[in-house]
Amino acid sequence: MVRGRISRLSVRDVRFPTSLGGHGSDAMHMDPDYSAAYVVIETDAEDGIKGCGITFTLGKGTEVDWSREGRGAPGDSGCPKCGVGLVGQAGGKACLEVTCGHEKQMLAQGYPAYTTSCAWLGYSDDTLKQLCAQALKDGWTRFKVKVGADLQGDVRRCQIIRDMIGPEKTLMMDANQRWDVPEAVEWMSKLAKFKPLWIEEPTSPDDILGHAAISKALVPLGIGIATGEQCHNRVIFKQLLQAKALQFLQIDSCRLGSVNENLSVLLMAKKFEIPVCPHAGGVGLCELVQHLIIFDYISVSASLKNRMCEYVDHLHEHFKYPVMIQRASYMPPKDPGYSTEMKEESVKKHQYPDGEVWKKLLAAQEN
Ligand SMILES: C[C@H](O)[C@@H](O)CC(=O)C(=O)O
Ligand SMILES: [Mg+2]
Repeated sequence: MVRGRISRLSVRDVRFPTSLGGHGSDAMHMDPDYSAAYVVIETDAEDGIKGCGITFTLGKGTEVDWSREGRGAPGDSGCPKCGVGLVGQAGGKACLEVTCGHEKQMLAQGYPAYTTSCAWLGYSDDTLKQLCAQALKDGWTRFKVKVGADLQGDVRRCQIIRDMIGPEKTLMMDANQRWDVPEAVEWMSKLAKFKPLWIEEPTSPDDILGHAAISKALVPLGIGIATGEQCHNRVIFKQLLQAKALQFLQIDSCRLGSVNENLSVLLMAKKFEIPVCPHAGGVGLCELVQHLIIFDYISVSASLKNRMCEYVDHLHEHFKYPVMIQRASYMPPKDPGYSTEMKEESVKKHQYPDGEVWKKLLAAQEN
């Protein structure tokens, strides 16, 4: 049934100066400006149906420095491996409508989340403490800390956070690909005393056998391997699963080629009985991935064991249908579509280089 034709397509380079506050910083990206190529496809259909797509990039906007392709150098916030996944948002039914037991449970309690927002690598110890205290007050029970740049610093920060959250709450660590295989094993053996549930991206995301070797060495220490935020297709995930290279699988809604590719990974994870704990944050990733993980629970895994979805407390105000977090859980979205649409005012302000925000920042840099 044809309802209309494509009448207009726009692609905009939208950037947020997150580097100014050290938000999003890790062992490989010291100063990321969270950014996105934002695409809107409009139609002439009577109901005004349109599609919105986001490609989140990790680094300085949509600039890709191909000369640093590969693992990139630490501190380089260019994005060597941007995911190019477009996701549409059109009118239609909200994700959850009919009611079954698991849906009722989601609607009442939401999907469990963990926070990465307290412990970006560029935060001072004081900021870490202050944000961690607030997160505990807000009811968070699962925390992720960035590691991998400097062992002494990691020990200090992990000690602070473990002391604050106590022995029972869950701690995860994320090295953002910083190490080679022996380094990952050695480094994590030193951090094992802080009882992390997982070490995320201990090495290059393409090194499947490397992940398997790290997993073999660390699982006996009680540390699982989590990876996937940089995996761009189901074949890589298939091999990671076959090689027993991960204990926690992290889909990324924009890295994989949209919904279908994500769904095939959810199904494989179910077959291999590996929990899916999605990567989120960035620009709109929480908004998108909540749909996938709630679907996973209701229709695929039917389990919450060892499962949780990442939450990062930034940039939601720029979305027309922002995520709703209650009691450290994602509450199911009730609006139609994939929650991709950004507020026009935000896009205008943050468009690079001529949006209001960037005009000011670039002028200040020149002076
Ligand atoms: C550069 C990004 O902020 C990265 O650190 C995010 C990430 O690895 C995560 O949230 O996990
Ligand atoms: Mg990560």
